[in-house]
Amino acid sequence: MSARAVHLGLGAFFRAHQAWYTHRANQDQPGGPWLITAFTGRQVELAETLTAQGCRYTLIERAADGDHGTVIESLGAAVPGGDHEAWLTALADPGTAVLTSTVTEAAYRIHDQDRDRLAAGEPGISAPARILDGLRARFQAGGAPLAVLCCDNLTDNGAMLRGRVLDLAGELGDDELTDWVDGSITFPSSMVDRITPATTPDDLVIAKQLSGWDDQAPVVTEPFSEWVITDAFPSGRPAWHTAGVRLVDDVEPYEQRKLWLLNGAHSLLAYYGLHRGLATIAEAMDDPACVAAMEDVWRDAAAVLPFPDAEITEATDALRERFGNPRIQHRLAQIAADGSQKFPVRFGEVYRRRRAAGLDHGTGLPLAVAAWIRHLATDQVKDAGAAELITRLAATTNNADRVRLALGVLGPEAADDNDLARDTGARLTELQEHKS
Ligand SMILES: NC(=O)c1ccc[n+]([C@@H]2O[C@H](COP(=O)([O-])OP(=O)(O)OC[C@H]3O[C@@H](n4cnc5c(N)ncnc54)[C@H](O)[C@@H]3O)[C@@H](O)[C@H]2O)c1
Ligand SMILES: O=P(O)(O)OC[C@@H](O)[C@@H](O)[C@H](O)[C@H](O)CO
Repeated sequence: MSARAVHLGLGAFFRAHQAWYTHRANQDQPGGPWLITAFTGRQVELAETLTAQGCRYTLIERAADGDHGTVIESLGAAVPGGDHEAWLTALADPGTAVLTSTVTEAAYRIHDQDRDRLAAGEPGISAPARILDGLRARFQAGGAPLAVLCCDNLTDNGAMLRGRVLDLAGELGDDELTDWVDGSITFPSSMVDRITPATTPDDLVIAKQLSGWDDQAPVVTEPFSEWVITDAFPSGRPAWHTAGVRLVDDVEPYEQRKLWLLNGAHSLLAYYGLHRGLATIAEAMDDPACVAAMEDVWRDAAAVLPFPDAEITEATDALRERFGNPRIQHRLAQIAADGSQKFPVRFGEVYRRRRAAGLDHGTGLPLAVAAWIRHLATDQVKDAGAAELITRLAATTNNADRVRLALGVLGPEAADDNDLARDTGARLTELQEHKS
C-alpha cells in the first residue's frame, strides 16, 4: 500500500471529513487504496495516540436518534507537526500527489518571523510558510507536480493559499522556485461542510461500545457531509467522486452558500448565545431570541446569494435541523475563537454585496458585531489576531468609537458606514444594559 496524500492539521475535522471520504473512496479505488500521512500543527499527543492504535479510529456519526460507528482506515501515519524532517520528506516524495490542510483560519496569516526563518532554512511558522518549505524540498527533489487543497472555512481558499505561498516564494528571491510553484502546483478551491465538535471523554466510552475496542482517539460528527472541489489534480487524486464528493468548475456559489448561511449563523449564535449564558449551538436553537437573530442573518445573506429562493429555503431548513440536533454538543466557545479571521469571511462579503446592490446593511449584522464586541471584552476570548483590537477597544471609553474599531475588521467601507455604526451602537447599548 502506498501513501499518496499528505495532510497538515491532524484534528477532529480532518478525521471526520477528508479521511472519511478517502476511506470510502478506498473501498473501490483503482490502483489500490490511498493512505494519508497526517501532521498535527505542533502537538505530539494525538499523533502518538493514533500511532499506538495503528492509525485507526472510530468515527461516530451522531444523529438525533442514535450513533453509528465506522472504523476509519485511510490514515497511513500520524506525525507530530514539529517533525520537520518528516514533513520535508513526505512532500519531497514524488509519490505524494495531494496535500490537504485544515489548520484553522488563523494559521494562514503570515507570521512576522516566516520570511527570516525561510531565508535561513528554518521551519516556517504559518501554514503557507510550512507549505512553501515542503514545496521547496519537493522542487529540490525533482519537482513533481502536486495539488495543494485548502479545506478551511475561507473565501476562495485555493486562490488565497496560492497567493500567500507565491508571495512568500517571491520574497525569498528564488525565481526558479517561484516559477515552479506557479506552473506545477495547483491550488484547487474547496467548500467543506460537516459539523464536527471537539471530542469529549464520554465519546471514548461510546466509541468502545460501538467498535468493541479501546479507541483513545474517536471523533464525533453529524451524519450530514458535503465536499465540493475544483478538479485540478496534476498527479491524480483519490476516487473521491465515488464517495459523494462533487467536482465542479466553480466552487464559489457553494462556498458562499455555506460560509454565509452556516458559518455566519454559527458566529452570530456563538457571540450572542454566549452573551445570553448559553453553551452550545443546540441550546441556542432552543432560545427564541437567538433563533430570531439567526433568521435575520439568513435573510440578509439570502438577498445576495446566487441561488433560487427554493434552494436557499432548502439549505436553511436543513440547517435548522442540523443545528437543532440535541445530541451534538458543539460548544459556542469553540466556534467563537478567532473571530477577527472569521468575521470578514462570514459577514464582510454579504455586507459589501448588499451595499453594491443598493440594499441596506442588513438586520442581522449590527447584532452580530455588537455581540462580538461584548465577547472581546471577556476573558473567554481566544483570538491572537485580535490582540491589538482588544487593547484599543479596552482603551476606548465610548461605544461609537468601539463600533467603528470593530467594523474596521469588515473593511473601510463598513467602518465609514454611518447607518451601520448607528444600528450597531444601539445593539451594543442594549446588550450592555441586558435588554436582550
Ligand atoms: N470542526 C468543524 O466543524 C469544521 C467544519 C468545516 C471546516 N472546518 C475547518 O477545519 C479547521 C479545523 O477544525 P478542527 O475541528 O479540526 O479543529 P482541531 O482543533 O481539532 O484541529 C485543528 C488542527 O490544526 C492544527 N493547527 C492549529 N493551528 C495551526 C497552525 N498555526 N499551523 C499548523 N497547524 C495548526 C492543530 O494542531 C490541529 O491539528 C477549522 O478551523 C475550519 O477551518 C472545521
Ligand atoms: O471550524 P471553524 O473554527 O472555522 O468554525 C466553527 C464552525 O462554524 C465550523 O466548524 C462549522 O461547524 C463547520 O464549518 C461546518 O461545516
